[in-house]
Amino acid sequence: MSPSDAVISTTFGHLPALLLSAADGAQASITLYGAHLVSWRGADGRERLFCSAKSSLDGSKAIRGGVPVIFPQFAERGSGMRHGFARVSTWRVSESGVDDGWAYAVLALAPVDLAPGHAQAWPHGFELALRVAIRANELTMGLEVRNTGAAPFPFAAALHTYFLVDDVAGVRILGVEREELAIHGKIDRVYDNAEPRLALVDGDVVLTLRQQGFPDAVVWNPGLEDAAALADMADGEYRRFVCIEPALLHAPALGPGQSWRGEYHVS
Ligand SMILES: O=P(O)(O)OC[C@H]1O[C@@H](O)[C@H](O)[C@@H](O)[C@@H]1O
Repeated sequence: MSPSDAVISTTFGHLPALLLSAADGAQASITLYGAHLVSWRGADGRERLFCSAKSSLDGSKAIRGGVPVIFPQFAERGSGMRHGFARVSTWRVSESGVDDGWAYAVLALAPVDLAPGHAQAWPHGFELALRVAIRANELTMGLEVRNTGAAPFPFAAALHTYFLVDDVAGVRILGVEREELAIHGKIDRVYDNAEPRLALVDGDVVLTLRQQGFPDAVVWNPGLEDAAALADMADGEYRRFVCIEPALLHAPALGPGQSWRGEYHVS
């Protein structure tokens, strides 16, 4: 494969997207809407991410699945929009290519890219860069937040990863609690100062999750009842994923000229 085939422009649903292909067969799709990684297949051909069959894929609503980028607010912890505007804004591609066998792309977001209402509601000078890279059966995501304005701003960030599983009732998460965590029904837990290395065990598939710069972690699944209230989730789909999210929930304000960086590595 020539390096120019490693990253091509395509569509996912109705959304402009990038298709990353590493020479070893690993593939990933990222929509510009949200800089949203919606699909990741390792070189073994196995899809690792859940994406709801009922998700809007037209830019009218955040995508239900994949890896929503959460910024500048987590959930309803603040007066701004739930989970922030990054997942509902259209990012720019700033770089892409191949590096040491990794197919990668960097997407960027700044106030100029925001819908006027979002820019007015959060009037800060900032630049976000999300780097997604795949090779073999590994994924690396790096999120950088830079303050380009004249005043400090507070923020939260997370990579709200929906892992595709066989049945959520059968998975085990290692590292978040003293005992291994099994999921029985709805779960929505925040772990402040989480272990930087977790494992997701789904039958004989084990994923190792490593986070750096993100001190916290969140585990979420809506369970049967809450899933029924989600218009963008089909019947029974809640069984097919668990969200394990590296997060930064209590950051000190970022001063002018300062930047923060978090990394997530899944293998
Ligand atoms: O429906 P949304 O906005 O994508 O949020 C999904 C879930 O995201 C999780 O990160 C939160 O901890 C949950 O409280 C929330 O329900």
